[in-house]
Amino acid sequence: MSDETPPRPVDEARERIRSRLAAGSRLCCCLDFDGTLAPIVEDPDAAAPTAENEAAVASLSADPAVSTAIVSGRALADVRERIDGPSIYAGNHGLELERNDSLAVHPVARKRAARIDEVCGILESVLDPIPNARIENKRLTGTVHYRSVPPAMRPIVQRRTHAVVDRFGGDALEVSSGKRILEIGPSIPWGKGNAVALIAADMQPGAVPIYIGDDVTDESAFRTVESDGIGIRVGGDEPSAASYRLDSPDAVARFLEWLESIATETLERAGSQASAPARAAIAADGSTNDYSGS
Ligand SMILES: O=P(O)(O)OC[C@H]1O[C@H](O[C@H]2O[C@H](CO)[C@@H](O)[C@H](O)[C@H]2O)[C@H](O)[C@@H](O)[C@@H]1O
Repeated sequence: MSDETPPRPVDEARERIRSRLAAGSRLCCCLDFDGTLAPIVEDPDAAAPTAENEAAVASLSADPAVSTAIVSGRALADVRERIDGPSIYAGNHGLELERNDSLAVHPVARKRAARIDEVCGILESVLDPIPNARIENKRLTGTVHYRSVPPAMRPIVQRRTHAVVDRFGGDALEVSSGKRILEIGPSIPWGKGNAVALIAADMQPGAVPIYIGDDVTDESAFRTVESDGIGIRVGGDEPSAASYRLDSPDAVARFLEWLESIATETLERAGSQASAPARAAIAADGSTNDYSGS
C-alpha cells in the first residue's frame, strides 16, 4: 500500500490528540480485541482482556462524551461475552454490527453462512489428522488456527484449507491471513473499515474517531479513520495505514487511561449524545436488519 509507512510512537501524537479533542464534540473510540485489549494466547477460547484494559474500557464507556466500539474478527456474540461496557460491537470483521440494541448483518454474508458451515465441517475432517489444528466456526466466517500446529505441518494446513475453499466455496468464499490463522469469509468488498465508517456516520459533527488494532484486517479501519481521526497499530514499526503505534496490550491500557483523562478535561459535555442518523446501515424497507447496498 502506498499510503503505508512505519507508524510513529504514540507519544508523538499526544498533543495532536489533545488539541483535536479540545476542538471536537465527542470521542469515538473503536477497539480491536485480540492482540489489542487481550494478549495473544495459544488457545483462542482462553483469550481475555487484561484487567487494566477491562477497567479502561469500562471507564471510557461510562463517559457520556465518549462512544466506545469493539470491532473484532470474532463472532459478535463471542466478543461481547469477553468485554463488557461498549454500546457498539462489530463482529466477524464488520459483517455484523450491533448498536442501539439493533443487529445488522451483511446480507451477502448471511446468504453464504450455509456455505461457511459446510466448509468448516469439511475442514474438521480434512484437518483432523493434523495435531492441534483447530476450526473456529463463526457462522459468517470461519477461522483455521495453526498457532499450536508443529511448524513443519503448517504448510499442509495452508494447502488443505485453500484446496477445500477452492473446491467447495468456489467464487463465493475466499481465504485471507491473520496471526497464525487462515480466515475464510465471503468474497465481498466489506471489512472492518466499512463497519467503522457506519459507526462514525452515527456520531454528531465534530466527533473524533480513534481506532486501535494489531492485525491486517485492522488496516482498512485505519484508512477509514485517518482522514478525520487517528489510527494506532499495536506492535512493531512495520508499515501501516495507522500513523501511530503502541507496543502491546499493556501499553494500550495506559493509553486508554490517558485518553479518558484528556476526554474528561477537554470535551464539551453538553449535547454529547450521538445524533446523526446512520447512513446506509439498514436495508431500504427498514425491516430486514441487513446492510444496504451490498
Ligand atoms: O479482530 P480481532 O478481535 O483481533 O480477532 C482476530 C482473530 O483473533 C483470534 O485469533 C487470534 O487470537 C487468538 C487468541 O489469542 C490466537 O490463538 C490466534 O492465533 C490469533 O490469530 C480469534 O480466534 C479469531 O476468530 C479472530 O478472527
